[in-house]
Amino acid sequence: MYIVQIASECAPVIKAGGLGDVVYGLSRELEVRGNCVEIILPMYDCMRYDHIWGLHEAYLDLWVPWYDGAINCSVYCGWVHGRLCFFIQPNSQDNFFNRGNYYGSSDDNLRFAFFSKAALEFLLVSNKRPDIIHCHDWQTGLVPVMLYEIYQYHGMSNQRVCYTIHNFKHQGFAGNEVLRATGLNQESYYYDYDRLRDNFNPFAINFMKGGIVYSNYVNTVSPHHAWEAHYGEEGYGLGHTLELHQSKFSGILNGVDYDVWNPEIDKYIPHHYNIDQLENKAKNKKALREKLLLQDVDKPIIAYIGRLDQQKGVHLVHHAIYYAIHHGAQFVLLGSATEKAINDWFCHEKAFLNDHPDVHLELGFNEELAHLIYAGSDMIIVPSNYEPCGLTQIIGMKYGTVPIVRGVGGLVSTVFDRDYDQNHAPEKRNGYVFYQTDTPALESAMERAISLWYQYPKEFEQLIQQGMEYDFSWNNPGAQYMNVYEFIKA
Ligand SMILES: Nc1ncnc2c1ncn2[C@@H]1O[C@H](COP(=O)(O)OP(=O)(O)O[C@H]2O[C@H](CO)[C@@H](O)[C@H](O)[C@H]2O)[C@@H](O)[C@H]1O
Repeated sequence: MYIVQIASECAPVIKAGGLGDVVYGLSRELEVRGNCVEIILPMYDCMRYDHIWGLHEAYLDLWVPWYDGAINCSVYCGWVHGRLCFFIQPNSQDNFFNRGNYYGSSDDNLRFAFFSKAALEFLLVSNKRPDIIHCHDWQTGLVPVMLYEIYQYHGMSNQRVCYTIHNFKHQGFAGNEVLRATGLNQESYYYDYDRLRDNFNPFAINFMKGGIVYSNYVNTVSPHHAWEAHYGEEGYGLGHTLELHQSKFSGILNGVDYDVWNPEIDKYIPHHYNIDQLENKAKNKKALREKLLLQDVDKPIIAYIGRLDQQKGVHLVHHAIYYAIHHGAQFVLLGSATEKAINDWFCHEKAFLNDHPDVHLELGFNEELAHLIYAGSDMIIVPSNYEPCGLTQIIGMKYGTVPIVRGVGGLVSTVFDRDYDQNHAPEKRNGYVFYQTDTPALESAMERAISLWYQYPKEFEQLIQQGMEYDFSWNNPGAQYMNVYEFIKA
């Protein structure tokens, strides 16, 4: 099958979070299964050019209709660790992708509406006719809309769209200027409740809603989160739309690319190890302490890696730092915040704890350091308010780092409490789970994990191994996406 992914991220060249991991990992799996896969991305000024091989201009003079005129674009092409990627660079004064960061501009809706239009225009004029177009998140929600309403009449009537939602909170809202800019026009048609009109704001169109309405198949990234989004508040107002389109909606649990995230071959960690060789994990712990100037003592290291955002339960992350250092553990945090108040808060904490021998807070994005933290830590916390899938607990398990998570979304489907899980035999349990969003709930789980580490080291090692035994590779989800593609293919 010929599959084109259209997305705003692809790891490691463009990665703000888990979306990048999924676009890369899924694409590799699909190729391993014999499909032809291409990825279309924006050409950001701030992406990691050092991860692109053989970057060259692939299409000159792409003219993308925009308002009453057109914007000239260049399309570059190169390989990102074996994946063929096309990067769209608009040559206009809007500087859509030269902002020094991927997201966070006041015109993000126009930037990504343009990207979606440009990706389709590129497919059209370069005569690419994939069987499947796979889009991700709000940034590309307008792709199926424009494909159905415009491009199918220009010779793209056999293309089918799978739309994956990684985060319902960010939906992409705009006014009618986006309709004019993209050539959709016809305000009254698109402002219909059954099409793009936001379910709560009658004056806004909603990109993600468009993606749901117009795609041939829609999924989010775990079955449990699909249920939460459909029936609970985690759909952020799109529950009714999912209800109307339930026959084409499901949850497919993410995988993790074990060529990238694997302590046996990881090029960013000094000592390789596997389930039978855990003594080398201890050497990575030592290396992590040396790198982050933590004192070398007999204590467990608890880590947090992720965006610092309300979604991630930042108040509990903050509480975990102090709980850890007051209960005989060390704490390492690697995170970045886009929201100023949260950034200021953690900068303040960093300054306050700077000389503490048992804490290191690293604010910013650092892919290489993330690998060493997964390898060198004993436990990883994921106290999210909501979590569509969550990759850090899955990566943690592969590196023998025991997850302590809140029981929501994909965390429910991947982490099974050592002491209380009712559905898995003791030898299948792999971490600690708590449910409430208050601090005693978090503390109870951390307390159990830290006590086991101190009092029953053999049993803690057993728990590590039980987590490492799980297979969360792309193999199973890859098969599920193939089924979806076969199902919707023209
Ligand atoms: N400061 C930093 N430095 C280095 N690396 C960092 C980092 N912060 C995060 N990362 C890395 O980014 C990834 C984050 O994965 P998450 O599952 O937390 O994704 P996120 O919430 O962004 O995405 C959404 O999409 C993903 C994919 O579908 C879902 O799993 C998730 O639930 C949903 O919220 C991991 O690979 C992690 O190591």
